[in-house]
Parts: sequence; structure tokens; C-alpha cells
Amino acid sequence: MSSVDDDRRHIALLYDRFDAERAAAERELVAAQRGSGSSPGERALREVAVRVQTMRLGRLRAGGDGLCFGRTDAVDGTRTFVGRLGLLDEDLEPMLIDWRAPAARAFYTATAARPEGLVRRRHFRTRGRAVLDAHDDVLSREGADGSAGADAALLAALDAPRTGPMRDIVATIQAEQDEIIRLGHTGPTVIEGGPGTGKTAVALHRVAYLLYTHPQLARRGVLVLGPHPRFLEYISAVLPSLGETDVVFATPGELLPGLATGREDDPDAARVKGSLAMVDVLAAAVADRQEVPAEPIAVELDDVTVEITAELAAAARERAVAGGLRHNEARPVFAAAVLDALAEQAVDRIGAGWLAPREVPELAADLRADARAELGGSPQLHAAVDALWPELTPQRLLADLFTSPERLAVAAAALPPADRAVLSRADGADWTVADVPLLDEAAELLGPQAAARSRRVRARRRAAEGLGYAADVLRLLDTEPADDDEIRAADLVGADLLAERQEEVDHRTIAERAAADREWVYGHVVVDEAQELSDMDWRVLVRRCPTRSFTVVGDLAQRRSAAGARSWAAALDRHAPGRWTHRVLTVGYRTPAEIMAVAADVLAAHAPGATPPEAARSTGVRPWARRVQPDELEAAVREEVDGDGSVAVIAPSPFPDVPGATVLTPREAKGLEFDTVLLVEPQRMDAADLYVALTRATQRLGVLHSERLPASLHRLVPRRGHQVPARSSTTGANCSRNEPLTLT
Ligand SMILES: Nc1ncnc2c1ncn2[C@@H]1O[C@H](COP(=O)(O)OP(=O)(O)OP(=O)(O)O)[C@@H](O)[C@H]1O
Repeated sequence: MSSVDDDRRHIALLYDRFDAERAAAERELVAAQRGSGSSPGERALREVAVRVQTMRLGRLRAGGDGLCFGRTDAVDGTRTFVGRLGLLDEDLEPMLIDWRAPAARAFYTATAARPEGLVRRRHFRTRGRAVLDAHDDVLSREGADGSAGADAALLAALDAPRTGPMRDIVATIQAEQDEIIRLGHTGPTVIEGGPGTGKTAVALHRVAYLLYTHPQLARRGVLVLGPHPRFLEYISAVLPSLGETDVVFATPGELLPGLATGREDDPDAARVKGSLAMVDVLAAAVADRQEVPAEPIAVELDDVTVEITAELAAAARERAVAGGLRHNEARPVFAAAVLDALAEQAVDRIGAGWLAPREVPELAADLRADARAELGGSPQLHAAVDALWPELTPQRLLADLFTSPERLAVAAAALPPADRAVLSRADGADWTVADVPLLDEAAELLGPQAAARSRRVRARRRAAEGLGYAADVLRLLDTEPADDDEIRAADLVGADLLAERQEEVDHRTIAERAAADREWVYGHVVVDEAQELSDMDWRVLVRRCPTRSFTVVGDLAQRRSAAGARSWAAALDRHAPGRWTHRVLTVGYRTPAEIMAVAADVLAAHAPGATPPEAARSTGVRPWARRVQPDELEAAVREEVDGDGSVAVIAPSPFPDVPGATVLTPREAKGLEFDTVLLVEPQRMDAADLYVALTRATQRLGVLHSERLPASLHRLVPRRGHQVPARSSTTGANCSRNEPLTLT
């Protein structure tokens, strides 16, 4: 066994190498940015070079602190250092193995029972670039000395104060998590588990793993969908810390570019709007905007007045619908059909009574041409087409539908009257989160408006011209065979994107472009808190990622939305029959055993049969409850904020600010965690909210209430006034009771 000082020397060499690589990447990026030439070819080459170097630099920046966090010793004496990225020495021999590489896998999965060819795993505890000490995990039977190095590293990570954003877990990924992170499955992967089992952490590490093993996914970027902006902010540092930056973070209310809402419907409206019945309602609402007039509409020409009759409009509508185009795209077909028919009517009407123009084809042709020219400029005809087949935005369609009982009666005829009634809204009311998938669906049914269509046609034409050229550029750049770790130009910039970018001189990153484009197709999508998504939300996500490369994270027991998933099969069978896979995480890494026991009682009462996670540790601190008079509640909460780490006050409804604490509702607390949680009036929370709120604490939980508590909270220790609980640290159900071996 080598000393930690030997390791420190090796790690110092790793940093030297790392610094040299980073300096080289910085130089090459600057050189690429300065590159001269303005021909399309030179611009294309520059674009690719800048992108390759930016990506390389992004990955190298991720390496910084804690570059190397572990080492494995194989039976044959081979020593492998594992870190945030891979480094080769000057002879191209590996000095450091990327945590995602196959050679690093045993670091996470070997156990004394199944050592996978290893005799030892060593975890380094680091601060900045310094190695503070190391914990060993002896894996061979001969060498087994009862140490619990891995547990020590894990427990240290779990016990650390939670003051800032979520951190990555590369140094302490557990075997059950590693299996999910490295799953080769390409369809939707559901990661299910109770609160704090590391679902979010695992999903984000899985993204980093997928981008490492399939770099071409980076070309289309990754979408991470989370329940609320605070949660997204909380997790947003994890992927950049792993070197991945082409990520778009959004809440379900932000999936439509140009619209951002966090406003919620009441449960009934959310349920109806989230149901698949809305697909037919919207299709009917669009069809209802393709009208025939109740009374003929007169269009006056110089010599004659023609009329759009119900029969004429119906025939034009039939022609427009038969083409299979979407509403806005079919509008010109409808307009042309009306104009054709009116021109024929004009020819007949002009000649009526004094000549028969149809018997003189030249005369008929002249009259027809004149009529068409006049009709083309007729404001009356334009107004009539606008009335019968208006160009619509999704917002217009939905606002007109929800504010008109008549339109709702037609489009939502198949809905029960009570469901139809909840769709009504006052004009001008803000859009809600549940409206977003409806607007997206409407955008699909309507198609782009005329102005956007012309822009798109022009862009496509230009892109098609550039496409062959861009493909040649990429072929030229990628002629050399690449080794596994090397990023190839074609992995990062597809010919299609490159061609588009050259034409538009588009300097936006992939993430910026993706976020601004409703029709962007992502390489991979992570859906967090997926149990909250409605059937209509899933349709949006499938449009954003038709390959269904999804990592789906959720816990059915934490569902609070009336439109949310009742089973994964119900959510996914429709979109990926036989193609989705399901994995369960069972160990709770956030919440200590004492608090988890309380949460488990609540779960048992509200979802009998659901299994709570098994806590990885216990703290010896028992959660307490303090009853106060209603008018003392606020003061009592302030008194309990002890300034020891991060504190959340979670209340069923908006609660006044508390100095030193973050005040949240259970909904806002989803996915977050704090050292201390003070729960206010939990008896007023519904069971799913209470379960979420109880499981946010990493160390301490206190409950303040003015009314009787539900029986499920019987484990809370009553307390009066302000008392400081004694703190003793013990290991939990899943941890060895042995003291860790610390080498310094
Ligand atoms: N292997 C690990 N090593 C260190 N910390 C871990 C590990 N796995 C999970 N954690 C920590 O446990 C906490 C909970 O993880 P995470 O938020 O991913 O859980 P979750 O299952 O998504 O929870 P919830 O359902 O409540 O949102 C985080 O602080 C995370 O960093």
C-alpha cells in the first residue's frame, strides 16, 4: 500500500498536465476566434474550430478543483486514478481516467463480496487542489480489515452543510446509482425512488455519461424540465461542473418560447386541461374556425356583385381540408378556392341576360381575368376570408375558445358539462401552466402564420444551398480516425446546423437557439418530478424529442397534480410501447432515519403499500413539535431559526418573511433541501404536500402548530419554548458501524 504522500505527488503531476492542456485549449480557442477569411468555407471552418475548442475548454474547466478523487488498486498491482476527466501523459499513457470511462466503473461498483479484480479503493478528501486525507476500502478477503472507507466518504458528503446549489456526486456515486447512470438503454428510462434517493443527482450524471458516450447528442442540446425556477437554479450548477453546458432548463410553464407562466389552475381545470380529451377539443376548435356563412356574403365588383354562399364556402373548405395542410397553411388554398368560384360566378353574372360568355371562350377568359384581378384586391373578399378562415395564433384560438360558451359548446361537446364549464375563463386572464401544452398542441394544429412561413422557406432554401458544402467541410475535418475520448467536429455541429448558422451568422449557443425555437428537437430530455406531468405535457415532450431519449425522474407518492401520472405505464406506454425501462432507488441519502420514520408514517397513512426509502444515516436528533397560540406562531418560528446552516420554513400558504430562513410552500420546496426545516401548521397540508415537506431536511426538523396534529405525526417529540436538542452522530441502517479508517 502506498502512502497518501505518493498520491499527492501523482496528483500534483495531474494538475501540471491539466494546466498545460487548459492553456493550450485557451490558446487554440483564441486562434480559432481570430481566424481570418469571410468566405462561407472559411467561416464554416472557423465555426467548427471555435465550437470544438469551446467544448474542450468547458470540459477542462470542469476539472479544476477535486480533479482526482479516487484510486483503485488491482490484484496485479495496477493503480488507476479516477477523476472528473481523462488525462494522457506525453506518451499517450493514461494518467487519470474519466469517471465515465469503462475503466473507472469498478471504482463505484466493487464490493468486498464482488471485488471485480480490485484489492483496494481509495477516496481522497480534497479542498481546492489539496489532498487533505484519504479513506481506504479494502476489497480483497485477505486484505479486509473491517474498514468502511466508501461509507466514510459518503457519510462525509451527506453530512456536509447544504448552503448553496446542488453539487455533483462523482466522488461517491453508489453502486445502485451507477447502474442507472450507465444504462445503455436508448428509450425512456424511468428513475423512481422516494424523496432524497438521489434521483435528480443520478439523472444529471446520466446526462453527463450519455454526452460522454454519445457526443453527437450534444449537437441538439439537452432539455432539463423541473417543477419550478428555484429548483432549476438549485440544480443548474451540476452539469456545468461535469463539463456539460449545452443545457436548457425550463419549467412546464416555460416550454413555449415567448411565454413564461407559473400560474396554476385549480385542480379540476388542471385535470381537464391535462387530459387527452383536449386533443379532440382543440381539433374541433380549429375546425369550428373554418366556417360557412349563415347568410351569403356580398362582394361588390365594378360591374357585378358576387356572393359567398354557404355552398360555395363549403366546397372551398372541402378543397382546403383535402390537402391535409394545417389550418394556417391551408388558408391560402381556401382563399384561392373562394376566389376561383367567385370569378366563375362573376363571369356568369356579368353575361346574364344579354350574352352567354361561356359560349365565347376568349370573352369568358377575359372576364374571368378581370374578375380575378378585382377580387384579388377586394377588401370585402379579404374581410370575408378573414371571417370564414382566419389566420390564427395559438393564443387567439384558445382565448376565443375559453371565453365563448358557444364555441366551447361546439368544440367540447363530448366533454361532460361540468368539465366543459371549468374551461371557461375571463378574457385577458393570464395563461396557466396547464394552458401551455394546449397552446403547443394548437400551434401544431394551426401551423405557422404566413410571415413565419415565408421566413422559413427563405431560410430552408439558403440552408439547402449551404448543406452540401457544410457536409464537405465536416468530412474534411473528420478524416482522421478519432480515439474514444476525442470530440469530433461532426459530433458537435451537424451539417444542417452548420449550414443554417453560416447563413444566419448565428452566434448563439446551441442552448440559446434551442430555448428560442418551439420546434427545436433535443438530443436528450430529463424530466424531473415527472409524476406531475399530464398526458398533454407528455405530448409536448415527445414533440421536443421524437427519439424519446428521455430520463424520467419521479416518485408517484409525491404526486400533487390532479392531472399527474397514476402509473408510469399510463404515462409512457402510449409514447414508447415496450421501449421504456424502469429502475428503482431505495436508499435515502438526504433525510436522516429519525425524520424518515415520521415521513414513513405519513406515507403509510396516505399511500398504503408504498415503500419509503431506507435512510443511509441517522443523526441522533429527534424531530420535535411545538404547539403555540395562533397569534404566537410567527414569533415562535422566528425564535426557532438558530442560524445553524440553511433553514427553510415550509407553510401551507404564504407566510411572512423570516430572517435567516427561506420561506416556501410545499410546492415551492419540491426537489430542494435544507439543513433545518421548520414546518408550520402541517395539519393544514394535504398528505402528499406533507410528505414532500417532511423530507426536505438533511439534519433537523421542527414542527410549529396551533391546532391538533394528525395521528400520523405521533413520533414528533413535544417541546415547549426554545430548547436546543442534543446532537449525537451515529451511522444509519445502511452504513457500517465501524469507524472509518483515515489515512493522513
Ligand atoms: N451517491 C451520493 N453521494 C453523495 N450525495 C448523494 C448521493 N446520492 C444522493 N446524494 C445527495 O442526496 C441528496 C438528495 O438527492 P436528490 O435531490 O437527487 O434526491 P431526489 O431523489 O431527487 O429527491 P426528491 O424526490 O426529494 O427531489 C442530494 O444532496 C444529493 O447530493
